[in-house]
Amino acid sequence: MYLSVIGSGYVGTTIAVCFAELGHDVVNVDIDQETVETLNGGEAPIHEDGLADLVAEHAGPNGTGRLRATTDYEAILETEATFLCLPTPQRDDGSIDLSIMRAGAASLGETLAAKDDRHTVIVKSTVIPRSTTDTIAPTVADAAGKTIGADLGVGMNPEFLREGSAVRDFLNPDKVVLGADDEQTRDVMAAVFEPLVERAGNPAVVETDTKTAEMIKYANNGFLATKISLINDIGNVCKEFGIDAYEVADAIGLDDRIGEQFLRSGLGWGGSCFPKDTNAIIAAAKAEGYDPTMLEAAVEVNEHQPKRLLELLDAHVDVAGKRVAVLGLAFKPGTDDVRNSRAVPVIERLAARGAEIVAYDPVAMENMRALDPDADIAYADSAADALDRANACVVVTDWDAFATLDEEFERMAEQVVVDGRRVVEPRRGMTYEGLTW
Ligand SMILES: NC(=O)c1ccc[n+]([C@@H]2O[C@H](COP(=O)([O-])OP(=O)(O)OC[C@H]3O[C@@H](n4cnc5c(N)ncnc54)[C@H](O)[C@@H]3O)[C@@H](O)[C@H]2O)c1
Ligand SMILES: O=c1ccn([C@@H]2O[C@H](COP(=O)(O)OP(=O)(O)O[C@H]3O[C@H](CO)[C@@H](O)[C@H](O)[C@H]3O)[C@@H](O)[C@H]2O)c(=O)[nH]1
Repeated sequence: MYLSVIGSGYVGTTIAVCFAELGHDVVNVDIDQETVETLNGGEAPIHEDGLADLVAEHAGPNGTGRLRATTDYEAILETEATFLCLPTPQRDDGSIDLSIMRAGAASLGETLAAKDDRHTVIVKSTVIPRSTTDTIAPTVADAAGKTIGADLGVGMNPEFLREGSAVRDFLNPDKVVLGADDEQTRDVMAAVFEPLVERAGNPAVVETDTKTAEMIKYANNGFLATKISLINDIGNVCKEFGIDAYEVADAIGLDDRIGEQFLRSGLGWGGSCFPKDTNAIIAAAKAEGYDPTMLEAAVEVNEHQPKRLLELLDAHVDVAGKRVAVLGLAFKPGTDDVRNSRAVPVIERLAARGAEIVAYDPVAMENMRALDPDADIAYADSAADALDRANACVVVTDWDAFATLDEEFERMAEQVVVDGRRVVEPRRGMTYEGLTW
């Protein structure tokens, strides 16, 4: 099939190149000229394991030609179906901001006005229930002068990939959710995903309506975020009793009903999804008149964890005027994404205490500098350089490289380490505090 993907960020780029890998022809449309040029040069615009190789294979001068990028929406006219992979950020009150989706949907509709054949639009972005039927579909249809159902199909297909393992996750899904409110749209969506389902060994395909598909995404993220907050709550209790929360988590994870994944307690969840999606579904539920107590508690516990980390640090060092090494800036290992990273509240709290902050991350320093160019952070060339002469170290991201640090700690003025991710190996001469162990 010939597909178009609007938005070439973490999701759009990943799905576009993976669809090319699965044999579809794909055109990626993005308003960012630099992103488009990077892709057409055969390079990945973001850091994601395995992505660069796939982009080089399918885009650029030496690629198969199955993937190209453009800033021109007209390219959509030749395609059968379009995925909308645009950001759905949160407003100040936590609710979803659909303005970028509306803008993209309007541009798509204006373009589709010139198309005679039926076109299928698939919402990939995470959107609050009823956004597809009440906002996105009518925006496309009005701009195109078309009728939904007859000459325009609009479906919803939530994405469950994780950053850091995006390509692997997309190509090996636990489930594929196809949300559509008419059979023709569902058939097109099924045809798009047929090669993926076949290659991935027939994962469950959940066929449902668009608003249920939208809710499945929030339920999935809300459940996982709450699971982490629950193990953090339990972990904080463990710490009070001098019990290792990881030993407890390993044991309870053996119960199939609990499961071993997402039981790593520590600094909590960050990233571009859990915080905004949890806030968005809470705001939407409240707007409908329901207070989602568990989800609100999950957010509260999550906000508390950086505070606890600093309290543990305070017990060992008064950091005012002292050099503090921050190891890790990315919201999780394997990505250069710093959106809503737990590094942000940790650094804010260190700065409020008057600490001299020296940070190191293997890939995310440039993004952190761009996120807050005025922040008083010195960036080190290596973890060892960050530790050099430091009076304390806080560990924010569980990069594997931090697990092998050893003699590097001897360069510290005082070997005080507060580990938010259980990654550092404690050594003789080190004062080591784990957040929940
Ligand atoms: N990042 C993830 O891991 C992940 C996983 C699942 C779902 N999601 C959801 O997917 C959606 C996209 O997230 P993302 O992380 O890929 O976003 P992103 O910010 O990485 O990428 C968005 C892209 O859209 C482009 N863009 C903005 N306006 C445009 C327009 N009018 N026309 C064309 N392009 C435009 C931007 O230039 C950017 O390249 C969000 O709803 C998010 O919640 C994200
Ligand atoms: O046991 C754990 C697992 C994760 N985290 C933290 O949780 C956050 C999110 O991690 P992860 O879920 O691995 O990455 P994301 O890329 O944010 O992926 C989540 O958000 C995506 C966007 O919606 C979804 O598609 C994915 O299914 C969902 O896992 C990170 O800060 C992790 O450090 C923990 O603290 N403990």
